[in-house]
Amino acid sequence: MNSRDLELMMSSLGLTGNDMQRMANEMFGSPPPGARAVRSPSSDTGDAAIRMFEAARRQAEEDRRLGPGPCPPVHRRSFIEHMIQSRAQMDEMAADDRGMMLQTYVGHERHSSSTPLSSLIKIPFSEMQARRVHTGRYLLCRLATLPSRMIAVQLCAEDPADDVRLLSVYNYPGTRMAIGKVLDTMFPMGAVLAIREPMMKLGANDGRAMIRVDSPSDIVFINPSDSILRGVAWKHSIRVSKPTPRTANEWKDLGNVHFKASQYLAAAVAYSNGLETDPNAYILRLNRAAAYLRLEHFSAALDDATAVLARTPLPVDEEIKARFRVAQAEYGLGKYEAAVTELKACLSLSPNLAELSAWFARCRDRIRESEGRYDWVQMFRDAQIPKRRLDIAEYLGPIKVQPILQRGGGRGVVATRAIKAGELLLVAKPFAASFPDELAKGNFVFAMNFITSIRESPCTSEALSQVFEKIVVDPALAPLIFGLYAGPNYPDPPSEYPPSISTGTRLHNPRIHELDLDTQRIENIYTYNAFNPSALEDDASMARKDTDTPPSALYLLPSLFNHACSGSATWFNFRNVMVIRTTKDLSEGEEITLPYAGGATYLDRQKVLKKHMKICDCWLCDADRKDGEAACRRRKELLARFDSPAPDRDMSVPATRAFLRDMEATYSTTRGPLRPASAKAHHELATAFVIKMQRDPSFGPQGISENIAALECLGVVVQDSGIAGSGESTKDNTTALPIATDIKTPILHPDFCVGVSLMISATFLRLREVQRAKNWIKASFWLESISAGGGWELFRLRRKQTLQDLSLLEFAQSVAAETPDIY
Ligand SMILES: C[S@@+](CC[C@H](N)C(=O)[O-])C[C@H]1O[C@@H](n2cnc3c(N)ncnc32)[C@H](O)[C@@H]1O
Repeated sequence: MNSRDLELMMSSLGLTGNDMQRMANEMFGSPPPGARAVRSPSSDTGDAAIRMFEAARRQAEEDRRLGPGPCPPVHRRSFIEHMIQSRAQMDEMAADDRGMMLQTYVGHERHSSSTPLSSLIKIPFSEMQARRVHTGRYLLCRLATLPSRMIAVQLCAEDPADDVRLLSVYNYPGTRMAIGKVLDTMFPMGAVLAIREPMMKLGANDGRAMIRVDSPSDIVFINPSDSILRGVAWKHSIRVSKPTPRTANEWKDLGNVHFKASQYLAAAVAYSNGLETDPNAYILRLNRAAAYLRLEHFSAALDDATAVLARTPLPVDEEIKARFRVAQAEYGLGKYEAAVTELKACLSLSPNLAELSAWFARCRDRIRESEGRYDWVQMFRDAQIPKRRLDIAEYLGPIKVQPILQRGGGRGVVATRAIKAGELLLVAKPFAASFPDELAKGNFVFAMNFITSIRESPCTSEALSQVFEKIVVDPALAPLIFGLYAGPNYPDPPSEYPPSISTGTRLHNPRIHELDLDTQRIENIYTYNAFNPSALEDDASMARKDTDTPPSALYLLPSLFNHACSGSATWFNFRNVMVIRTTKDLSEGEEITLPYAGGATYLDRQKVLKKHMKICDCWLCDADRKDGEAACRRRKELLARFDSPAPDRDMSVPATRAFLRDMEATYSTTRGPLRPASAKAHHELATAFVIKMQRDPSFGPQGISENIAALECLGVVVQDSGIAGSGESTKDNTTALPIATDIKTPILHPDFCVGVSLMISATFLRLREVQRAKNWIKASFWLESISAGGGWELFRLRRKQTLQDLSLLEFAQSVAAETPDIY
């Protein structure tokens, strides 16, 4: 049979070209949303990455073996010239809009100080040793040139004895990929800093001594009036090439320049500096609230706007601005009723304020959503728009966090009442997230993760830097992050989650660190909890998924779910928004699990899961292990057949029957009916029969039987496997579903089952068994409801291509109109 024949035959069911391939991938090959998206991206575990890990580990070993030692001297003038040149190069690259591919490390040994500056003793460069953390000491230094950066900010630090060294500052909020102007505000030339318990390293390539700062809270900016400077004299006077603002007004102007350029953190720093000059300059606080709103640091924005409102008298224009900012901050914090109250206050002050009605409407939508009522279709559409983050309210369903002792971190999520398969459990927004289309053009920072030995997606390091920024700006959020599991090298977090977080008005200056930031712990937390958001897709885009640069995000409550390969819940994303639904019926108190990894056998899944557990003890992995490693490898080889497009495969009945036989042979006789890979093989055979049906309709029933067998291999309980007759003889007469809807064990790959049901329906329709065709359409609706939810409109949007290919669109629409309660 040539491929043209094959295409002709497939058209008997309205299938074209590579539809079979796409449908097979959609329905059988690809794992469900939750499985396809793994908790931690595995962008590169290849040879090059492994060599880099080995080299870095060797270097660390060598440093440990050598121990502390003397530092080579630095020639002041040539070093300063070098730093000036670095900055010029950086500005040149920015002007040319040249991108950079950079590499950084995550999860290796980091140092951060937890000793207050007042308890530390000063140390000059001359006493510092290479490869050493100077515990109990602090370095007082002044910035002698303009800053530059690669990943870290590069500063030329001089101490009062006139010695200079490179200061390499990692993770400093607002500096990631920052332009020169921003760096100048964050680290102005001439600023005096104290570095708590500094670590001196030697550069791996040039052997140059440098102070490496990993934790932003190790840096303390020193005010000129600070007593720490008493008796300190600098040998050189610095000729500052860009004068620093002096008055609150000048700082405000600089802040406004950054604000207009969308450099909101630099703007907030400028306003903060101005407020230090004049704490009564409330306009700066009002402006800073606006900057924090843009950065989505809502409690900081709320504090600032509330503090402005507390001033009396306040000109009415400023009062409106402040109230509106309070309303927006309350909205951002999910306090929609409070936002409405503030909006009403704005309305009474300014009845004509145009923006207000849109904000009232937004609040109404969010209040509806927080009761679990979402416009899924709109969310699906919005999620297709590049760079669009969805603005929705979070929803907490019938779940709670509870101690689960056998799992790392000691907690898990359980049902607070009996729950039916498909019910909505949680809708969550990320604490931090990065998507490939949001990355600065041409700039990619890959993170080599020492915990997992994986080169992670650039989105990982981007989202991680957002976590640092958020905690620095609003330390009250820190317990939400430090309450997450940090891996086996850290003590278990408290059993309650979320912890209560303190509120209260604070002065949020992003350069004053109220909290000692344990960088290493945060990196561990990110590694053990982050997700790769996995978009709910339509059937056309499923086939052309780009997995090179997966997005990365940290969600809070979703991080509390433990893993099972066939989880009792599934998760997927509308871009930034994560939705979690059950895949089976749950009883009160039952633990709810999510799949952290997809893969055809335990061997594949284990690769992703190894950072989380030695072996996965779920029933699917247990069953795979009993089949044996050799059988699993063989299964994988057989599944690889689906990698070639359908017309290139032998789709004859004998060939697909042999394929099924071979696949079945990879399952031990004791395995039981759940055999996901056999589902694929049954479907291949079903497709072969459907192709033959073009010439001889008597092959149709065999196609249907094989597709039913495919569903059964995935845990669908088929109650009516009849091929002919009225199709009314199902147990459940109200919906006439041919499948059981009481689900004791999760259905594997429900997304895939939807497509199979549609194909069964199309085959029945071709056999003129209209009632049965209807019933199987309903089955596909129900299966979709436990996979994605969202009703007919979302079904139609997602499955449009398949429905068209199978000539089912109008038929399905009429069935949906008849049975609106199917979801
Ligand atoms: C994202 S956390 C899940 C919540 C965690 N149990 C807690 O208390 O915060 C992931 C960690 O939970 C543990 N875990 C989750 N599922 C597990 C499983 N099936 N078997 C063993 N450990 C599991 C592992 O230590 C894993 O790294």
